[in-house]
Amino acid sequence: MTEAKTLYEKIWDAHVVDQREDGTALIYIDRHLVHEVTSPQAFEGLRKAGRKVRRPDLTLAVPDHNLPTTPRVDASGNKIPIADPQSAAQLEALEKNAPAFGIKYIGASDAEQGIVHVIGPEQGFTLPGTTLVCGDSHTAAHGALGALAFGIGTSEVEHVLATQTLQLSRSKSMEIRVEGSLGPGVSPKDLILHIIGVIGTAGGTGHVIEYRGEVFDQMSIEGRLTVSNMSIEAGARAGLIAPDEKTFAYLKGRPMAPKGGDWDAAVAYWKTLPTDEGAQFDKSVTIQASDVAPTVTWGTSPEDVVPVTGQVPAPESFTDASKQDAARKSLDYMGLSAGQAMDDVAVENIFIGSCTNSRIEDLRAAAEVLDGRKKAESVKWAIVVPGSGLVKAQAEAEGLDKIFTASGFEWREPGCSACLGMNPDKVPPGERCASTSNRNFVGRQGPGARTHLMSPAMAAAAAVTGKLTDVRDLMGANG
Ligand SMILES: CC(C)[C@H](C(=O)O)[C@@H](O)C(=O)O
Ligand code: SF4
Repeated sequence: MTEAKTLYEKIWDAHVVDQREDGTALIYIDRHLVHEVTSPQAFEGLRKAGRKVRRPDLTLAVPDHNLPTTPRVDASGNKIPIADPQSAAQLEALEKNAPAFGIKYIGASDAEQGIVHVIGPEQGFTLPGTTLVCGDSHTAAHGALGALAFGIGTSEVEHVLATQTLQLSRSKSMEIRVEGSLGPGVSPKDLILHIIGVIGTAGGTGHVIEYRGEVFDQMSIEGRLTVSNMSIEAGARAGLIAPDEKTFAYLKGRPMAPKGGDWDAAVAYWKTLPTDEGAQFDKSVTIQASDVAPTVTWGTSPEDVVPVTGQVPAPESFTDASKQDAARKSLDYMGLSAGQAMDDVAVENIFIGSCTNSRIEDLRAAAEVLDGRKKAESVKWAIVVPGSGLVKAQAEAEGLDKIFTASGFEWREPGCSACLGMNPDKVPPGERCASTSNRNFVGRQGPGARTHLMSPAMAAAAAVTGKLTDVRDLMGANG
């Protein structure tokens, strides 16, 4: 009898090139995604050492973080330069490095351009059972397809470019089992915010999380991507969801997915990956889906969550002193007071986008709420930023862009946008933003900006009323 293994153990074991005495292992990397922010020094390092990229065919580069989300070409088709010199330099470096090292490059104004974590799955570059890395913490997203995917630093980017391997220590495994089904108006984003609220931002430290249970079987691949994306916000090294028929159907026919006989062989292998019955996890947490409400953040850490029907917590309500102190600082930064009803909090900015929530289903969910409605007068800035050019085209084919613009939103070009203040899309100091992104850190959306994380439907509801709102109320009004 063979030993029962978890999905994580199966992928790990299949990629060990060399097991070292000190417990670390040299791991083969199947896929490497590259963006403009964390790659320039890595390519410089290769140049200085006179090295080539070991497997350019397993590497895919795309710019996303620094690009403005306003049009990138003028009426005559000429590229519009980026005003910020550092951003312009990083983009230029990637534009030069990709062809110089023979790497496939999706350019800033190409139809397929988008956020690196949106285009990986979309192109079929991300596959079950593979090891996938990127110089970016939200690489965890790709685990939704059953890939062991994690973020790496720039020196590791250089190492992978040069050798297609990484020296790693094995992580512990953690099971997050969700029982039951999510209620109406409760989305995968609410679920992951709730999970992080339960386990905390250190809950997954040192672990690879596998999300298990009926909720995930029922969940679309796009929903799974939202959940796995935020594994890093729970402190985990990576997130995983076992590949199933939905995964195969999602990947079939995608440009970089295997074809013909290779496809059949791949599916046969992918079917062997799910965690075996009896396999042991180092840690296990069970969550009841019926406990999950539409959820928002009140503070400056993704674990600072509360149902939208709830109140801003009192710092004294936390047992540990450091958490009490953090809560006081958060409330001060956020301009909130203990006991305030969350659905009384007014927002002036709405951001629908980021690698967490910018796929077609996210845009459909937001558009459903906005259809026939207008944003509140008090909402000054509302933008929708599709995760990729293909998502944008699909949304336009469905007429979603018209719904967004009719309700007072701006319809933008794909990129990271207001998820982080690295490009012109920023929330003004002291103002609030209902945001579908993944981090509510101090200054994340611009200096002094106050972020409330939530789902796309909830961000749309906030746009309509001008304050944090339980989307279920608007759904009820819809009949
Ligand atoms: C800029 C990049 C390195 C960073 C990350 O690693 O996550 C960014 O994507 C983020 O979300 O903060
Ligand atoms: S959308 Fe946000 S979280 Fe995702 S890669 Fe870009 S900056 Fe990072």
